[in-house]
Amino acid sequence: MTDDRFHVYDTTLRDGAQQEGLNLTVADKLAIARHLDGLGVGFIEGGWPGANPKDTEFFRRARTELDLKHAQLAAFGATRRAGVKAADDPLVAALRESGAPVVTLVAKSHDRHVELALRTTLQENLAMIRDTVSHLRAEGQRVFLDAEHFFDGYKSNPAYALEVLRTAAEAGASVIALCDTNGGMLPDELAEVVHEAVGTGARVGIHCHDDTGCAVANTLAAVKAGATHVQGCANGYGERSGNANLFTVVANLQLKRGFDLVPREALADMTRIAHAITEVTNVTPNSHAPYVGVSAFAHKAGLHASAIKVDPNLYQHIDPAQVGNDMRMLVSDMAGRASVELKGRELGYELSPETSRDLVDRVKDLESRGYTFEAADASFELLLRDTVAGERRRHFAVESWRVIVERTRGGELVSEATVKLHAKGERIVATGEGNGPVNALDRAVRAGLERLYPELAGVELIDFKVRILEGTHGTDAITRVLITSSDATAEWATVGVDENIIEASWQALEQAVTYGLLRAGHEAG
Ligand SMILES: CC(=O)SCCNC(=O)CCNC(=O)[C@H](O)C(C)(C)COP(=O)(O)OP(=O)(O)OC[C@H]1O[C@@H](n2cnc3c(N)ncnc32)[C@H](O)[C@@H]1OP(=O)(O)O
Ligand SMILES: CC(=O)C(=O)O
Repeated sequence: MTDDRFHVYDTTLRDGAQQEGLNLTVADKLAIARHLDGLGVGFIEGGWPGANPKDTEFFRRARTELDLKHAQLAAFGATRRAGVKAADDPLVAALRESGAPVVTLVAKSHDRHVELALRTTLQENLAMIRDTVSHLRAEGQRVFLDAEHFFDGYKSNPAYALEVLRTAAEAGASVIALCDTNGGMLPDELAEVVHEAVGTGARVGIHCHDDTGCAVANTLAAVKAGATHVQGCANGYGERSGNANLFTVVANLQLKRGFDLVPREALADMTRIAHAITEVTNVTPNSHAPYVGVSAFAHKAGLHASAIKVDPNLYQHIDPAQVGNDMRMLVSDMAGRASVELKGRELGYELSPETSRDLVDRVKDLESRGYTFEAADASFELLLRDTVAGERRRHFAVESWRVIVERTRGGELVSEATVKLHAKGERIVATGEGNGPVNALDRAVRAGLERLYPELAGVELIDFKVRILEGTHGTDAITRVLITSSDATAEWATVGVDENIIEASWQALEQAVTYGLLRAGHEAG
């Protein structure tokens, strides 16, 4: 159990699930809850039982299927409807019956919302809060209150917004989370309001949306102003522009402000957890996410690399290992000698200054012709090996290749490729059929080489990207092809560039196979 003096409260399964395009099954929710518990958050808001069958089911299954080590489950729901008793409101009953030790009630704190959206009086809204909190407290549940639109409400009628807060606290709510529901606040003005709220003596929490791009900054400002409960979502999921990214909030508070929120080993697993959650949500991870993005510690500029060579801290705000991430060097036309030296070291090669200079020149020349090495790690490694060896080394030589694309009478498009290769002293002629020219070429190469290199059976082409690049100096447009391949344990990317899309694809394919053979332990001749 985490320290009750400061709460890390996750709302991915409720507010995060309000993100456009996110649709979680009960099994997904259970899986995400386990990941969040692994991170060591204090509370996991599981959804709104009674509002939809899935959320009700989540709480039912959680009782037997979740064995949470750190977190407590919170059930989210609204205060009773106007004019009914809390005990008689079916949605309040669902909260009671959820079995969750904590209930988080959303309540109106903006006078206009009470009058226009709830269509009731300010006094009745206070009664709805008082009754629902005290009813659930009497039933043995701990109650937090999400004061919806608190900041906008405070601007409209500060006395009423603060009255909501006091009413909830007096009725037994142990935390009043001030919500920037429309996400329009900026840190300085938000901090002033939080300060006023803290002055009432109630325990204050913060719940921010990212509509101004300030959700994390606002959360930190609120903590500085006295909030002791932070809400947010994994990977910043949430309605519209999302909620405060809980991973960023936790890392900032723990690593920059000295809070002891989650176990150090769990923080060092945060990058993995963030990505594991994207696997469940099926949302492409944001590679530029602070702390946990794949690019969060990736360095492209040559000048950065030259300083990093002396001391990585010169261009990094923390050691990436603290959040389970890694430093990476990107090699591109912005690289200098230090970039390729460090990249070489990352790949297991110690490069001499001359080789580094030579490699930088080759990279810059090739990138000026449309190649991109930061997106094609395997092509860079092959280039590096060739530069070190002083010659182009491959496992097979290409005599020729040919592809025919045929539209059959039935309207089906079939591609057929023939490759003529030389490998291990043999001349090989092989054919392959596929649903497209690259697929056919891939099959033909494998058909030709698999007898000599059986490991190729385990190499797969998993992604193929084409980009047409503008021609320069009056030349025609050129095509860049990026191929991603994989074997049982890794993925790698290769690049080809030519005016002809099939030639560009062939270059990327040939390198993909070569790299796969190197990974399988075959040295190139
Ligand atoms: C800021 C936030 O993100 S809060 C979380 C919002 N999340 C959701 O809305 C997702 C889940 N919601 C739902 O499934 C549905 O909206 C339900 C089940 C809660 C309610 O559905 P319905 O009964 O069909 O009502 P509907 O959604 O049209 O309107 C909401 C009702 O709740 C009332 N209401 C809104 N906020 C509150 C509140 N804090 N306390 C009490 N009642 C409230 C509204 O006045 C409205 O009442 P009405 O039926 O008398 O008009
Ligand atoms: C409660 C909530 O999610 C909000 O006010 O944003």
